[in-house]
Amino acid sequence: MIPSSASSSAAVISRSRKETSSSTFIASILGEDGKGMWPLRLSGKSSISSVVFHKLPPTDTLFLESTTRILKDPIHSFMDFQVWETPGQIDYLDPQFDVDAIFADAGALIWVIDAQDDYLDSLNRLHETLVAICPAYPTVNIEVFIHKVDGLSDDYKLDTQRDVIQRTQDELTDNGLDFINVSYHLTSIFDHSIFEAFSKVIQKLIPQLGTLENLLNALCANSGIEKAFLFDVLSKIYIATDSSPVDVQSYEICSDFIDVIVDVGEIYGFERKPPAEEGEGVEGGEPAGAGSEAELEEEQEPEAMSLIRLQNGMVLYLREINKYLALICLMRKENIEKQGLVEYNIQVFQEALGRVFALQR
Ligand SMILES: Nc1nc2c(ncn2[C@@H]2O[C@H](COP(=O)(O)OP(=O)(O)OP(=O)(O)O)[C@@H](O)[C@H]2O)c(=O)[nH]1
Repeated sequence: MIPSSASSSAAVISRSRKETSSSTFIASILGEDGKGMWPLRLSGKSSISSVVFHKLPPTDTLFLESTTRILKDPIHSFMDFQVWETPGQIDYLDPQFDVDAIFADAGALIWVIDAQDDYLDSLNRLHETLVAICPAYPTVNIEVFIHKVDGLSDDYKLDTQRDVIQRTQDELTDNGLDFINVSYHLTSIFDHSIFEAFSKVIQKLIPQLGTLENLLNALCANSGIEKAFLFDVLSKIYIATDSSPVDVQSYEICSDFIDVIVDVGEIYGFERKPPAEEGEGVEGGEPAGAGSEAELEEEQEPEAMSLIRLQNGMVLYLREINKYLALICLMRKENIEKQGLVEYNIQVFQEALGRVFALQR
């Protein structure tokens, strides 16, 4: 990369990783509606999955049907993974139940708690699950979504989060399991929080995350970029960012930018190759990941770029990296004056990224 300062001043889930040609991660989404509870308590699992991975408008989640069996949702993206949704009436802690079938290949367990409801039953169920599952599956990341916080005041949100953390840590300590690392996220499908939380969950499952961050740091340092995000275009999950702190506003504006680009692209863009058939190769165990040389070349072909000057003197710059990923950078407007240099550096970044993912295939 060429430094910009060269001239003047200056973007569910059980054993975690399958060693297959393209890695498969399974994200299990479990709700508070646990053992024997009927009717199901609607914590929001299907809504999360539909909004994040299928672009369902949040208001349409009102009409989602109750889940009655384990749903396996294969996601074909920069890396293939599966999201498994586990309904409440399945007692997965029953000794007869094949727990291994759920947790043996899982990378993360997402536990969804409805913060607008009385959550103590849900917490007890979570604690039972952690005590039963974690010692046998130590590689599964435990992620707790304190969900539906849109209806709560800021104080109440934080109090709820504190309470959930305190009770969970006490329970783990009492059972001699305080080495287990549990992450907590305040989420709602009505704002960006659910995408941000999912970004953090998925990032932990990407083996190349450190390399991606280093590449983004180098890009930012050499191109006068204040903040850079590498987004999965269709889910709006960011799979990596540089190591400067993420401020919510920057993330939100970048996420909105993706929406605009995807919507305009869908209406006026050229026709892309359809993604692999839903479920293809997954039920049989082998994921349907991209892998052929031709496919790799096609994925690496740059297709879109867009630049918006913001009122506050910053510039938002988007560059499509391949058919799954887009780089979005925030930079001062004087730094984009050397646009050729920025584009050159992004091209170097793109080539490096292609090599990083090619190594994984
Ligand atoms: N206010 C609010 N409501 C939400 C949110 N997420 C989901 N909901 C609502 O919660 C209700 C239940 O959502 P579902 O996604 O069906 O819940 P579920 O956990 O999948 O339920 P089962 O499939 O029956 O296990 C729906 O009416 C959603 O609109 C949220 O972030 N905020």
